[in-house]
Formats: sequence, structure tokens, C-alpha cells
Amino acid sequence: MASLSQLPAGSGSSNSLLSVIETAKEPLTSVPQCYVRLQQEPTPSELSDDNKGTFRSIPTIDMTKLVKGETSDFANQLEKLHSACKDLGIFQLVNHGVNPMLLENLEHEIEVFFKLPLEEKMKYAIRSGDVEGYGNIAKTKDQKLDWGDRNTLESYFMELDQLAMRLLGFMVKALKTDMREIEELFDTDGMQSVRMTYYPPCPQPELVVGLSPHSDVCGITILNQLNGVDGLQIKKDGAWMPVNFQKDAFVVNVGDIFEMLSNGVYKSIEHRAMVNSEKERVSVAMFFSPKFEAEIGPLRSLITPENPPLFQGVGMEKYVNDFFSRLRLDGKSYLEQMKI
Ligand SMILES: O=C(O)CCC(=O)C(=O)O
Ligand SMILES: [Fe+2]
Repeated sequence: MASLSQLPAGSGSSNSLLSVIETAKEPLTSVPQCYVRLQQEPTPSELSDDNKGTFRSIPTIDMTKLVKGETSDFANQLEKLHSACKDLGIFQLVNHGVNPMLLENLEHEIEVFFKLPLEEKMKYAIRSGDVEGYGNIAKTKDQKLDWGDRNTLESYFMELDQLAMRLLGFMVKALKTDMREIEELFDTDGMQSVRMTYYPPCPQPELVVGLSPHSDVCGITILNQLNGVDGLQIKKDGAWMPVNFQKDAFVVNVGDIFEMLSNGVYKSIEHRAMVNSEKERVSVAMFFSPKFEAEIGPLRSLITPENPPLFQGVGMEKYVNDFFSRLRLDGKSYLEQMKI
């Protein structure tokens, strides 16, 4: 795994992580001890039939049906979006409207970047006190990135930002509340960050984890599995379930902050990434969060005497900083602390 933006410091910052690509270049037949996980939770194939549950695949939401507006298709799709966010916290988004040429260029440029020699990549390494670079990129909407091909990356960020705002709009509609509070939190100065991850093939994939179990500390995440290789898994009823999705679809998941904003109606989902022995995998996750100055907590418009707040309010900056000061990714434990 290389590159991270939403990881607490000790989850493998800088050198050990950045060098996994270099490690994987060696003709290895076994995995170095530092990557071996001794205790893995069961995968579906290891569970008894009684415990497999009913999960088959994540729901598919069709953006064109949402954008079309007030038709019966729209109402059905909005209901589907509501159930997906409430019951699972994740769905695949098809017909999202992002320019296919842009997606192709992005895939090409990111692959080229990850394949540069380490010395070249380290020229872009994140420096202490900075938030962007190899290893980590985070930006507010008005900050510029200065590595990679600015045109492609910036266009991607802009298109995804618009998509995220539209999706947030539909989610708010599905929650039957109004958009004003969300606009205040996310619009203009909202925070956008990205994690691009290159997972090299691994000689013993069953012994390692590409990205440790976690939920995302953001409003929503839009994940692009760039080269179409699967590896994402979600935790459902105590077991890890693989998520397969169409090559051109994005996976959207509810983050911890939206769980708080929705007062627990929508759920963030615990997930992880696994690797395989043959194919490298490249993913780009974009995280959309409220602005740093915002106070986050259950939306006022959702709170009534019958529906009291389930989470404490907290400043966004404090929330994010406290998360980054934790030593490792640990499922949904950080969000649990915020419960009243
Ligand atoms: O690579 C993936 O499929 C998952 C990435 C992810 O969960 C993240 O970057 O937060
Ligand atoms: Fe994630």
C-alpha cells in the first residue's frame, strides 16, 4: 500500500509504507514479517451457511434517474438511496456523468506516477506541516495542488466535487430535511481530500491486509477503483464481504461525519482493502468533508423532542486533528466516542 491521507500517524506513515512498492519489486516468495497479520476475521467462504447472512452485493444507484427529477423513477431511486445509506452505508453509483476520457487519463497518469523510481516520487513527498504530496494530499477547495498533471487532477477534483454536492443534495432530500445546513457546512470552503493507493501484487495475499479496517472520517467518500481490480471488502454482520462493482461505477460510502449529521440514520461502513497475488490494484478515494471552521453534530433540522441528538457536537478541526493523532486505524471506534 502506498499513499495515504486519512490515516492516523502510526498506521504506517512514510518510509515503511512508501516502500511497499519497492519491497514488492523484489522477487519475493513470502511476505516479510512486518506485513503479516496473525488474527484475521473470517471471510464469507469460511463462515457456516447460517452466518453468511443475505448480503450479495451492494445496491446500485443510477445517477441519471436521480437527476431527472420528479418522476416515478426518481422517487424509486431516492428510496433506494435512502435504504442504501440507512441499512448499509455504501452503494455503487452508475451513470455518474464524469467524463470517461478524464477517467482514462487519470488512470494512465496515476499508474505512471506510482511506477516512477522511489527517488522521483520522494521529490513529491509530504513534508512535515504540509498536507499534500506523495503520502498524503488534502486540500480545501481553493487550494492548488502542485504535483502530477494539474489539468487532469484538478479537473477530476472539480467534477467529483460537483458530483459530491449533488449526491449530498439527494441524500438530504432522502432524509426529508432541507439543504441549507449542508450547504453551509460543505459548500465553497468544504474540505476535499484524496487518497490514491497502489497495492502491489503480494506472494501471500491471505497473510496481509492492503488497508486496515476503518470507516472514513468524512461526510461521504467517492471511490474510483481505477484499474478495475477488486479488493474492497465491507464488514457486514461481523464478517468481511467482498464488494464487486462495475468497472465504470464509483463506490460511494457514508462517512462518520455524515452518520453524525444524520443523527445516526445513515451509517458509515467499516471497510478494508485486500490484495491478490497476480494483479496490482489502484484506487483513488475522494473524501468530502465540512469546512474546518464548522461545528459538526446532528443537523438541527433533524432534531425534535422525540428525536434527540445521539452525538455530541464538536469543531470539525478538533475532530479531524484528534483522529490524526490516534496511533492506528481501528474500525469505527473513533465515531463511537462521539455518542451521547
Ligand atoms: O482501496 C480501496 O478500495 C479502499 C480505499 C479506502 O477505503 C480509503 O482510501 O479510505
Ligand atoms: Fe476508506
